[in-house]
Amino acid sequence: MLLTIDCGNTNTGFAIWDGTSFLASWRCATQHQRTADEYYVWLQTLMHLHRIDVTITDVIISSTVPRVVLNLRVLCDRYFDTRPYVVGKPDTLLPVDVRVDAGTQVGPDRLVNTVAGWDRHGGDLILVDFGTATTFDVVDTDGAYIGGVIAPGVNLSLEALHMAAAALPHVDITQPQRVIGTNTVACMQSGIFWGYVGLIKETSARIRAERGRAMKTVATGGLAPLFQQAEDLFDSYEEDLTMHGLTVIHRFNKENT
Ligand SMILES: Nc1ncnc2c1ncn2[C@@H]1O[C@H](COP(=O)(O)OP(=O)(O)OP(=O)(O)O)[C@@H](O)[C@H]1O
Ligand SMILES: CC(C)(CO)[C@@H](O)C(=O)NCCC(=O)O
Ligand SMILES: [K+]
Repeated sequence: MLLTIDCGNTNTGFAIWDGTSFLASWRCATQHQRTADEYYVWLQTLMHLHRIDVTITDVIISSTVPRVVLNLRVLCDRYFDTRPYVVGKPDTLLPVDVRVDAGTQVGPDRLVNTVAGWDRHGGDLILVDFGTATTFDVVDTDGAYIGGVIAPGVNLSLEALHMAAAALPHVDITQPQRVIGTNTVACMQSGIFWGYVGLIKETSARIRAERGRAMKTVATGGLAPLFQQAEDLFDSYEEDLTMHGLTVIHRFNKENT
């Protein structure tokens, strides 16, 4: 049984893949201090609660936070008696090319999304991931990752307003009924919500123009549906895009190494 681990800067997702479907998935806050023993107790408890009685034999990790990988490796070694595949490490192969400036370290989550998008849709894609950052990953006709866009994440932008301006409170993101806010919270929600709708539209349109071709847009990340309900911004929304990519990379490495 495969355990897929997706460490973002804010949250870490764990999922169990039986070769056909995900049996379960869980999330915790990303903390590099968390030990292998803590991960294991937490995972065991959740597996028991969900009556998932399986043996983990394989693990694949994508981590945008290098420091957390150490304890996840210890988890794999001590409790699952396996060496994990770590996306971005030289001994983990990718089924797609990466064509960026020499010396650039592409975020592993973006590479994983690229593989997932290529597997599900073929090439010429724009993948939009609403995480700590809002990223656009551009996928070439042959599935290669050829670059993209990194913008501040939605929650990060809201947090930054609150942190930097004494009179601005902490607010949650929702779709405002009106653009013109008549109180502070409504003004902030409008700025973030319609600002991001604009960011998504403009960035996607400019990527398409620069590429000079039709491209499918696939969105992932918890906040994508909120924007999609306001306007038709994406061709599809795939909550499990990154986890799916991890299963594809795992299979590719099993078959080719
Ligand atoms: N209406 C909402 N208002 C605020 N946050 C929301 C709302 N709906 C979903 N979210 C949040 O969106 C986030 C989506 O999770 P996702 O895995 O896409 O990104 P993340 O975990 O925050 O970032 P990263 O992967 O970089 O760690 C979650 O933190 C979830 O709580
Ligand atoms: C942009 C983030 C933070 C998004 O999770 C991550 O992919 C990352 O740390 N990337 C490294 C830089 C790059 O992708 O070009
Ligand atoms: K993510």
